[in-house]
Amino acid sequence: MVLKAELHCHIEGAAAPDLVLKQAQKYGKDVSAFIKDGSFVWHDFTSFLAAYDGASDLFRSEEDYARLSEHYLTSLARDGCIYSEFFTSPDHALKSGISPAAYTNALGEGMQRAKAKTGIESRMIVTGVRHIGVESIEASARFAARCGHPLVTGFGVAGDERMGSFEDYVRAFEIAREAGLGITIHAGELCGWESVQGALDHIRPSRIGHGVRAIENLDLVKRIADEGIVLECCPGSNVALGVFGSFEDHPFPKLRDAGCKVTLNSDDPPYFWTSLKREYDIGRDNFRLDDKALTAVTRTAIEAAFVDKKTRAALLARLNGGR
Ligand SMILES: Nc1ncnc2[nH]cnc12
Ligand SMILES: [Zn+2]
Repeated sequence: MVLKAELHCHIEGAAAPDLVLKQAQKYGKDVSAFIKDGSFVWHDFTSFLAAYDGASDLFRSEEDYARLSEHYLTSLARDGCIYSEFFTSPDHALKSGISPAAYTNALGEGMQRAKAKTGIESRMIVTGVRHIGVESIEASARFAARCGHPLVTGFGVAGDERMGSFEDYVRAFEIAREAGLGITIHAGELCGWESVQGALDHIRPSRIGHGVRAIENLDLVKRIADEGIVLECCPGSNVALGVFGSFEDHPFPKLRDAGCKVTLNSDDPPYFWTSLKREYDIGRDNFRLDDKALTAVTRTAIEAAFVDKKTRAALLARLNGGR
């Protein structure tokens, strides 16, 4: 089995419908607006976010969150994943009535349980959410910078890219950078190549969440390759959301051929009827990557991971040893 690593998954978006249904029963809530016949239902990015927020509201206690990260990471490990970074959201925690610190500690507890069972290594990237606003993004950055949790190693911004502008987020990212956190930001998913350029110019991340619409400007593609920016590509998400009409239209192979550092990720797996395993299958079946090329994708992810030197060396040794 090809060993895998993931850099881009939103932990609330990793909750499978059957787990969300159990949570709904636990809290006596009706989820028929966004789960039908055991599957999430939505029809565009806005309704996807509404379903995502509705499901997120059903994770309320520390044990709910510990179970969520434990389940997700255990399922990843079963599919040959040795490293996972997932996005956390203090705003979603607050909305569910739990403090960001208790939420982060609980997710960390689930990460430790999963590691004890399977050996999977993992880290958290705290995110702010664009459609909630710049103040909350700065509050998330301040939380990330001072929380002191050893498994929080990055900061990012997600949410509706059509709202807000990169200039507004500079201060939040400076807070995170000064605290020594890795930096990634969503861009070039719903919005075009200009958004990727704006992210690079204003935020100076080492990685871009998605970034795939950079393909609309070949000078920008060259810049991404020259500067070694890593793209957290999520083809299943992009095709489900209609960013590209089909995998044949997806720019992953072109970006890779142009020398960009590309990785494969699941984003919000059950919402897009995907998994990290399926993303690697798409790599094999649609992008014609053989085992060696898929292993190189994993190596790119580990090289770009927000981990200390020792952990990176151990992960690379594991990858090179094929175990
Ligand atoms: N695909 C996505 N894009 C932006 N923000 C998100 N939050 C959860 N999933 C997201
Ligand atoms: Zn995302």
